[in-house]
Amino acid sequence: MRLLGLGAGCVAVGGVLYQQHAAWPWWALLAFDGYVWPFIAYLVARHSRNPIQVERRSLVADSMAGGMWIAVMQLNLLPTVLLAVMLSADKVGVGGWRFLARTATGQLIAFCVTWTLLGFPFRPETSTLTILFSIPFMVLYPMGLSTVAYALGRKVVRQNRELERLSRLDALTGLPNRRQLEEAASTEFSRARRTQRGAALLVLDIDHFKQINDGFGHPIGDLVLKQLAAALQASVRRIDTPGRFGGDEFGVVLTEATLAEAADIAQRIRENILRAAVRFTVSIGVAELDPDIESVGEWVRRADQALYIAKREGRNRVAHSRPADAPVTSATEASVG
Ligand SMILES: Nc1nc2c(ncn2[C@@H]2O[C@H](COP(=O)(O)OP(=O)(O)OP(=O)(O)O)[C@@H](O)[C@H]2O)c(=O)[nH]1
Repeated sequence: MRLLGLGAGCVAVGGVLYQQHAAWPWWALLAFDGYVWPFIAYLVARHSRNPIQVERRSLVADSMAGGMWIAVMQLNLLPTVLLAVMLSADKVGVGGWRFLARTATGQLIAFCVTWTLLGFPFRPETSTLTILFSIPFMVLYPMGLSTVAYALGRKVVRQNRELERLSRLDALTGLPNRRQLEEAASTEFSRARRTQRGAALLVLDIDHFKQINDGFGHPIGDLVLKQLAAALQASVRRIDTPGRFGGDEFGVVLTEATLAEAADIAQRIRENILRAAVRFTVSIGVAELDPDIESVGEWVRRADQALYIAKREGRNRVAHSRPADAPVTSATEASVG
């Protein structure tokens, strides 16, 4: 962007220098500013430990050079306004109005010093030739700035989407986290109520997980959590949502599932866990979405109560919740493994 801005800007300044029959040192300085300085600034920033700070300093230098050229052009109206506006627009884009205040101050100082040294020359008339020489700057730089702004905007949108996706995943297992699991349960609750088709919720907890952690160490505990996540993914259907509530507690939202289907899936989970490299077992609470359940919270509570029954009755089993007249009844499966 610097090469485009300064390069095109120097064409505009060159138009004025040409009409002033400027001496060669001015031309050399202009060529340096427009076509050599952008590469130096780029290389210095690239090899610096703090490229952002270096780049900000370079932007101040750009503005100061702009102030100097405005004085050299004897305030020729069109290129003066163009330089002042373009060198302000990109600063606001980079660092806001505060940064503009800093660069504009540098620009003003450079202008005042140069203008004083040159004896306050003032020839604001802009010839047709100067207008022609200013056209590349008027067209190319704003187009370049808008292209960069658009690309940055797209990047921010992409990064926000990625952050949003990551904020819904559990970092260790890659499964949906509590937030997404609860949202899935909520969506399924509404869908099942609307369509009158069934749904079920599984809540799983690893048995004596604390002992696994204490006995084999946290990394093995983490491995067990990942193996459980893999077993869940291998056991459920594509329409179901497995996730991690937190700690060693997981859940699965089962779409359009009867109690029998939910029990089958729970059984499959336990069988898949047996294939894991590290031996462990889980207790599972199953809650079908009965007509008397009035909220998602109540649905989750029912599954939790069933899980509690499974734990109480010896762990390594599945327990089902029952409708309101018999709140929770154990309906345990025979132990596997
Ligand atoms: N390795 C590992 N451990 C965790 C993580 N999150 C929670 N824990 C541990 O998980 C254990 C949870 O234990 P509890 O659920 O209280 O009890 P438990 O030993 O599983 O016993 P029961 O559930 O009654 O069978 C605690 O020791 C936590 O420190 C994790 O991300 N990684």
